[in-house]
Amino acid sequence: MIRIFDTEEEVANEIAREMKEHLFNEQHPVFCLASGSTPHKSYLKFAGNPEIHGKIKDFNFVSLDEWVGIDKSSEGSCYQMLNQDLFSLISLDDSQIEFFDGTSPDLKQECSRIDRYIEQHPITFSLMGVGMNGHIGLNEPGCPVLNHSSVVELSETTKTVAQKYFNQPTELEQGITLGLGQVINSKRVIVVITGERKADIVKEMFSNPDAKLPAQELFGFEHIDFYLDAEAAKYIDRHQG
Ligand SMILES: O=C1O[C@H](COP(=O)(O)O)[C@@H](O)[C@H](O)[C@H]1O
Repeated sequence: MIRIFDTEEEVANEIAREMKEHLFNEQHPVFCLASGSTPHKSYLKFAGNPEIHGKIKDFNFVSLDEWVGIDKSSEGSCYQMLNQDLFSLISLDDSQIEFFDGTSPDLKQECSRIDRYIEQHPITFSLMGVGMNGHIGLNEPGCPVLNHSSVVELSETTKTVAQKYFNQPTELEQGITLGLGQVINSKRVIVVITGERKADIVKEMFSNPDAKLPAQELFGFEHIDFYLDAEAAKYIDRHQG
């Protein structure tokens, strides 16, 4: 289902509400949450709700993606973005966080480690952003739907757009990411897209079924919803989906 909200604020309110509801209602909640600019407000709203704090001991987190070669302490690492927007605000203990190490000398082993964690702790709530080229996590256009993590070559678009996360020009070549199949297998998935800068890719996603965009692989599932604000949805028919 596609839900179009008037403002980004409304999208964030709804996501924060659903995250809270999930934390309270799910027996073993395992969250897989995207980093990046889009979910920033949702995390602040979730973390700012005093009601959740007694339940944070039940919150488990598994990583969606990370830049290969970038240390978790670096400003633009996926870990650091989430740490600033969420982990530190809810005082999540390290033992509750299973995150890709993009600096590992053995990235294959790193993929297996996260895959094993997910086999033992299935993801119950995924929140995905969509890249300017329609990527999900770091699964780039044309990628296969994998049920395991992998190391991928980044597209030129991703390398360029990602510079916004770093405070100095940063060479990025590869990413380590969950497979689309692992995201699809989550119990509940919300894909969030906001802002006018995403309007063109949103149009492509919903009007060109042959575009081979990773985000399109998430179409047609009962448990996967797309939440858009009016700016991102400006070229699509409000009544579709
Ligand atoms: O590179 C990435 O981009 C997407 C979208 O980022 P945003 O800054 O436009 O929200 C993000 O969801 C993904 O996790 C990340 O790897």
